[in-house]
Amino acid sequence: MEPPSHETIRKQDYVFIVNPNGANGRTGDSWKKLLPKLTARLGNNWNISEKLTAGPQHATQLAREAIRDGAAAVIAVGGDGTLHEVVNGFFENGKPIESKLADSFPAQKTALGLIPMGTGSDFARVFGWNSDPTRAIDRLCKGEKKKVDVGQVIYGKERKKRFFINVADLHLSAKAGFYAGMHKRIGNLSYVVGALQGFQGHRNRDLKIRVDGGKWETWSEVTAICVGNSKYFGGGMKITPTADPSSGDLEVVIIKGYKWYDFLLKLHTLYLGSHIRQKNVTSMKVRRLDVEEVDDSTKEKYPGTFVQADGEHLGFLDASFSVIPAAIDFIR
Ligand SMILES: Nc1ncnc2c1ncn2[C@@H]1O[C@H](COP(=O)(O)OP(=O)(O)OP(=O)(O)O)[C@@H](O)[C@H]1O
Repeated sequence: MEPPSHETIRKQDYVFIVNPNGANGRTGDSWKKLLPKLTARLGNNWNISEKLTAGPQHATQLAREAIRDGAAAVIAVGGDGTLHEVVNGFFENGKPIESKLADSFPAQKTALGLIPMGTGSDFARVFGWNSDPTRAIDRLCKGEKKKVDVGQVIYGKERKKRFFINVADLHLSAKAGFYAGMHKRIGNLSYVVGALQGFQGHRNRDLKIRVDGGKWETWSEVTAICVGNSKYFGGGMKITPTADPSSGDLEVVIIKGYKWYDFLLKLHTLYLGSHIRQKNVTSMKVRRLDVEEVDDSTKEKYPGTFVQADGEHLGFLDASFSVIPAAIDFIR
C-alpha cells in the first residue's frame, strides 16, 4: 500500500485566541502585524487558526471548542484576562476537557501558549518575558513545554468554580482590582489608583481561615489575602514572591492592619516582594485554603468581601482555594 502523501496528512491546529480590544485596542493592531510573520515561521508545521473574541468569556468558549477538536495548542493573545479565560477553557463543569481524538491518540494533549499583549501581562513576568512578539514566535517555534499547576477557587453562596493561573485574592486587593478595571486607559497605574479607590469605605475585617483542611482560626484585621499560583498581580506587584507555577502548591500571603497610607508608604515593597518580611504580613505554602466571614450577617450588612481571580472580579466570600498540580502543558 502507498504511504500517505504529505498532502493527505492534515497538519494539527495551532489556535490563536485574540482579544482585539486588549490593552485599549493595541492588541488588535499588533496582532494584525504579527500574523503574517507568525504564519511564515510556523505555517509549514502547523495549521494556523485565528479566533477573535467578541466579548467577555468568549475566549473560554473558543478554547473549549479548539481542545475538543484536538488542537495541538491554544495560544492566548492578549492580557492576563484573556489568558485567564483561555485557561478556564481547559475545563468544563469543573473537569478537564477531553479531545474527541483522545481514544485514538491518548498521549496527545492540547498545550497552552501565550503571546503577552495586555496592560499588565503579569503571568509572562514569572518567566522573565518581555512584550516583544518576535520572541513569542521563537518560543512557539521551539515548542518546549513545561507542566504548570492551575489554581481553583470555589466561591459565593452558589459555590461557583473558577480556575486561575496567576493569583486569586480577596478583600482590599480584590476590590482594588474591581476599580482598576475602570481605569485601564492609564496602564499599570490603574492598579494603584484602583487600590486607593478601594480604600474608600474599606474596613480591615476579621476572617475565619482554614489551612489544608486543619482547624478553623480567626485572623483579626485582615486587609487582603492573596493566593498565588504564580508571583505577580496588579501590573508587576510581586505579591506572592515565593510562588512557583510548577511547585504543586500555592503561596498564601495574608496582609493585616494596613491603612491607605501604609499602602502608599510600603508600595515599593509590594513591587520588590519584600513585604512578606513585614511583621503584619504572613506567607505560607498550602495546597488548600478556606476563608469564611466570622459573622455571616456581615454579608448582609456590608457589600461583602470581594473575591477575584487573575484580576477578574468573581463575587464575594466564602471562598475555597486549592491547587491542581501539573494540570496544563505550557509552551515556554
Ligand atoms: N472583543 C472584546 N471586547 C471587549 N472586551 C473583551 C473582548 N474580548 C475579551 N474581552 C475582555 O477584556 C478583558 C481584558 O482583556 P485582556 O486581559 O486581554 O487585556 P488587558 O485588560 O489590557 O490586560 P491585563 O488583563 O493584562 O491587564 C478580558 O477579561 C475579557 O473578558
